[in-house]
Amino acid sequence: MKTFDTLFDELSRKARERPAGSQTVAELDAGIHQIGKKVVEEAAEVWMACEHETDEAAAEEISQLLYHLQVMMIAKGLTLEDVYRHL
Ligand SMILES: N=c1c2ncn([C@@H]3O[C@H](COP(=O)(O)OP(=O)(O)OP(=O)(O)O)[C@@H](O)[C@H]3O)c2ncn1[C@@H]1O[C@H](COP(=O)(O)O)[C@@H](O)[C@H]1O
Repeated sequence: MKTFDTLFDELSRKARERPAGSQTVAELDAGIHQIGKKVVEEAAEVWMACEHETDEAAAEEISQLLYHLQVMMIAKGLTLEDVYRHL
């Protein structure tokens, strides 16, 4: 099973190697503003799913929010350590 750290490694590799068809590459190319909109959209979907939908739906939306947060970290050049030291 993928973890936060292994997904971050995978996305960092995609950003370096830029394989065709990668959603991550497309989002990075779209830029910080567009990634930010996705983060906000997914955060709202997490809220709605947690309040009104099943646990499974909530978990799926949370995974999408984590994914977009990681794309934002990579777009900004932030590492896991940069974030973890604030936890
Ligand atoms: N974990 C994710 C992941 N989570 C979300 N997303 C993308 O984020 C988008 C979700 O936004 P939307 O809300 O618009 O999508 P939706 O279909 O409407 O879904 P809902 O929110 O309505 O349920 C989808 O289009 C997905 O492409 C993800 N895209 C990729 N990954 C993983 O990232 C890795 C690299 O992916 P690529 O860069 O595409 O190779 C792979 O392991 C993927 O599994």
